[in-house]
Amino acid sequence: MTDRIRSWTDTPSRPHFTPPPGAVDAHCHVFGPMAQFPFSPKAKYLPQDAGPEMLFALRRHLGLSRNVIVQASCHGTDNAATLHAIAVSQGTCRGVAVVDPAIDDAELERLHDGGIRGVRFNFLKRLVDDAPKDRFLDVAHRIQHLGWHVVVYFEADLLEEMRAFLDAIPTPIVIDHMGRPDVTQGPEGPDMRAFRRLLDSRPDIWTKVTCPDRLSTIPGWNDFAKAVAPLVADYPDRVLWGTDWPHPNMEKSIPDDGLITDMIPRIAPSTALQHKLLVANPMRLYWPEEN
Ligand SMILES: O=C(O)/C=C(\CC(=O)C(=O)O)C(=O)O
Repeated sequence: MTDRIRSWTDTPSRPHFTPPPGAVDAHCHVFGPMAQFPFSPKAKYLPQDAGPEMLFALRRHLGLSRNVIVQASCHGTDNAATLHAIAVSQGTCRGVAVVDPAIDDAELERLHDGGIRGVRFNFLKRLVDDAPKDRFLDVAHRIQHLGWHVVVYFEADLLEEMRAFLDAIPTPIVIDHMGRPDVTQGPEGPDMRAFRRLLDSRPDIWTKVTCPDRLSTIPGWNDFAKAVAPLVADYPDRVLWGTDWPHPNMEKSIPDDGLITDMIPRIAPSTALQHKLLVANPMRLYWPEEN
């Protein structure tokens, strides 16, 4: 039996930062439980169970109120584990699904009824086998009437190649982890400049200012804070934050969710920016009926 990886800590530190009431973890996942929700045969990693009760315990520990659960690649296009976590969350979770482009409209409606508000197109070759852009664009057109958006995950070296695809998406777009810029280049580096050109190309492109643990290699993640804070300052109404718990594939350098949470005031230093990042922006996108 392949060893199942564990990429999270059971003992995260208590953050010094206190999130505002209603704060949303807008990028996290659930893994299984595998006995009830088997992983995809195409999964590139096989994690231990990290189910909704663990996610909600972390949320309480960090002082957060809601979650947006993003379908993890290890579950492929079977969104059952994500839907289950939403179903047992008493309305405090919404989700982003990964779908087979052949999905029919009735199934899309079922996902919407189950709390899904977007689809994710993952272009990381280490996570998925293929990413058919033409079929993804068909899905993007078919979810418009649901009021959904598209979440896109790619690495910085793919950004220019992605531009035509992104320009063709008819819905709002959320870019995962800023397209993974090289934060050592700083806020004015080529990666951040290219990413800003993308954000400037359309008013409905958002980004998650997430994953200091993935993007920085220095203790304390100061390069991440330095590179990202100006982005939050310049695009305050189009940024989202999340823990990325249970941190897929980070088993060799498991991050402390308390320190990840304490990155918030370092990239959003005012209470006004923190409220936009943690409450107003995610609520507008995932719970529009409450605005
Ligand atoms: O592995 C990464 O670079 C980032 C991931 C993993 C992921 O997206 C997935 O497994 O679906 C994340 O955002 O959690």
